[in-house]
Amino acid sequence: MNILLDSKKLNKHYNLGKKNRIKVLKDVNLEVLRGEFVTIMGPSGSGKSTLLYNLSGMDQVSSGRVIFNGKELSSLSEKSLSALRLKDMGFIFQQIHLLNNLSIQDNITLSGYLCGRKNRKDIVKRAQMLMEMTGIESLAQNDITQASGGQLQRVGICRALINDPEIIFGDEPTGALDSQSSYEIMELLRRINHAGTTVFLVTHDPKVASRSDRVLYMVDGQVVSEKRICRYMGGKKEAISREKDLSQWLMDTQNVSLVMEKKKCLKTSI
Ligand SMILES: Nc1ncnc2c1ncn2[C@@H]1O[C@H](COP(=O)(O)OP(=O)(O)OP(=O)(O)O)[C@@H](O)[C@H]1O
Repeated sequence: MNILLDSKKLNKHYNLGKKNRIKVLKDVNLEVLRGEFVTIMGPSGSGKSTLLYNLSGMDQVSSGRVIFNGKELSSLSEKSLSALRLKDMGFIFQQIHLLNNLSIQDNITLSGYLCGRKNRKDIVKRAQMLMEMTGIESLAQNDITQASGGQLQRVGICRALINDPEIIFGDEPTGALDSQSSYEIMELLRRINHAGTTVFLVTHDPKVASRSDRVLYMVDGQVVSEKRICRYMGGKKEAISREKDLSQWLMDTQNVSLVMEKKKCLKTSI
């Protein structure tokens, strides 16, 4: 399996006034393989969403490189970057941001029309296939106000997949769902991943992370640890950790990060 996405010495800072610069990402190096399912965890404010925005070209890096499918994102014009995001990347968020005045089907097909890769008939056909796969085909002509949170998240997944992207980025896609809906959405994402789409998710939920191939843990703008759950054997994924191992690793990693935080607080208060 080859590398689909990688970052080299990725830094991101925000200037909050003349002498107030906050460093959110610090020299992040990571590689995501084609077909991999990666989740990223860490305390609130550690930089997970910022990392996702910078890896997907939704935000601009302050320094360092992000290479997607052999292209360095910062070398692309705004137009080429938008086209790449539309065609090769899909996005799902906790807040789904659907258009109120369009039906569920039209919300899904809209990005297909904007992309222009397929004709109208094929886009509708693909939307119908995706709605069937996600179990919302009976809602196609409904208004989005007539769907539950879990159903709307499925609409979001169909919309993200309409242009058959290389990768799906998700920022807490199950964050607002009950545990049953969250489980179903993860099952769906796993099926999509098994069919070949790479998935990169931010999550706070260890259950969600336990269903990925590899979990990264961020503290204070850096990836400090990672846990591999599956490995590749003869072109197939094989589980090498159990949920119990992941819980233990998470506890250890959280303890280490708490010690790091305490040391930092001590340093700044001296
Ligand atoms: N546009 C911005 N301007 C200034 N600071 C920002 C901006 N976006 C994020 N930050 C800061 O960057 C830090 C990391 O934010 P980020 O949202 O990436 O964290 P996170 O790990 O995803 O947190 P959470 O789990 O709570 O969503 C925070 O301190 C946040 O306040």
